[in-house]
Amino acid sequence: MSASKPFPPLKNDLILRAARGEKTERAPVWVMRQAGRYLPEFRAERVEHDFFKICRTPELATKVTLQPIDRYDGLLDASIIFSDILVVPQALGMTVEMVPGKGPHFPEPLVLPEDISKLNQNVDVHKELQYVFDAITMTRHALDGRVPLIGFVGAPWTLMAYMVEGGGSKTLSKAKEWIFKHPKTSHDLLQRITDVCVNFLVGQVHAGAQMLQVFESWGGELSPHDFELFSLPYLAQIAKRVKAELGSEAVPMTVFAKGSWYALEQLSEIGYEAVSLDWTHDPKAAKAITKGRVTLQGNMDPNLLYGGDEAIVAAVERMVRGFGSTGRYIANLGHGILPSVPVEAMGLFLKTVHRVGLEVAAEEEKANKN
Ligand SMILES: Cc1c2[nH]c(c1CCC(=O)O)Cc1[nH]c(c(CCC(=O)O)c1C)Cc1[nH]c(c(CCC(=O)O)c1C)Cc1[nH]c(c(CCC(=O)O)c1C)C2
Repeated sequence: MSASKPFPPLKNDLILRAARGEKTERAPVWVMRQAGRYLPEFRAERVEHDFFKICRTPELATKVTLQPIDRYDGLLDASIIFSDILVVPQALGMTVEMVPGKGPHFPEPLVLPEDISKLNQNVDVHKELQYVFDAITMTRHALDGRVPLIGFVGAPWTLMAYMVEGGGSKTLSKAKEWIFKHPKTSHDLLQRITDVCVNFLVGQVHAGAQMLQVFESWGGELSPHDFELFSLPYLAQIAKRVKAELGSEAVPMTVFAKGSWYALEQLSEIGYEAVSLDWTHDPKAAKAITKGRVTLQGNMDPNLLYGGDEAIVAAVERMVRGFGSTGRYIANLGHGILPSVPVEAMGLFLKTVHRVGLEVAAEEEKANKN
């Protein structure tokens, strides 16, 4: 697979325009984890294939990435490549298994500071992660320009947390012991992860990704002080270096630091075009803090998709009216869609974003004329 064959022309660039701060006819919408376990067609693939086999087989990753685009035909304004944030620890030499019903498991997590010497040095992303690049190139062709394709990475602190905890954790006590007891080694580790993330993101754009998102899913576990030390500098470095390396090929970048509401102003000043918000933010307050510097993305509580039709419609109304529909806004959930959400609830969410988005756009245009 090569990226040299020209990609089909893009028919819907709403999300790219929203991210660049251009006016849009309505707010674009996509959903974090839109390909995945809530879709019966995804569960059918998982009966046949191991999770990382899907990630590593471009044909399967392409098929699964397209599942929500086909099911919700015309309702999604972006696709996100099917992969996982934990492919970066794998590239660093760690074994990661996906245990059905439990989530990721590292049989040999980093325990002692000296364990970081076991990690691969100078990771060649084209050797370790070429399968992601191939999946991106294949998916971009298969999308046939219907919507842009988003590439992503996990942020360094979140990846470090998994590598030290050995999987998900309620307290992150092991990862926190590292940053508090071994700050220097922790910074060394965060820097090594950052270097891989930068090369990986640049490679994803060369392979065909049209937008990038950095997931700091465990950001909110850190105090504002520790976020400033152990997360923010690496998030800033990623944006700066990826843009510098891509030059004129640079694409819009989004940062999502879940739970780090206290850092919103800082997150809007470190070089990302968009900041993704969880549901603990009030839309108007978030707009006031960021003053139009960035595009805001989000932020309905994913659990509202269990709340029934009326609750979903009311929440979308509040969200889109709060953020506005035609400038610097991308509709999404405040975190990934949950595995047991009914497919109809997702459909209603998307349709309602479109309907309310168009209504609000018409109202905004009328108000601007007056
Ligand atoms: C962007 C993405 C991710 N995972 C997957 C995707 C691609 C699919 C898509 O979004 O459409 C597939 C993706 N990744 C996974 C699944 C389910 C695996 C299965 O089928 O068994 C899917 C569809 C597995 C996975 N992978 C991970 C978890 C969470 C475990 C925990 O709570 O600690 C889990 C359960 C780690 C992970 N993975 C990801 C994050 C960041 C986003 C977030 O905060 O939700 C994180 C933290 C990112």
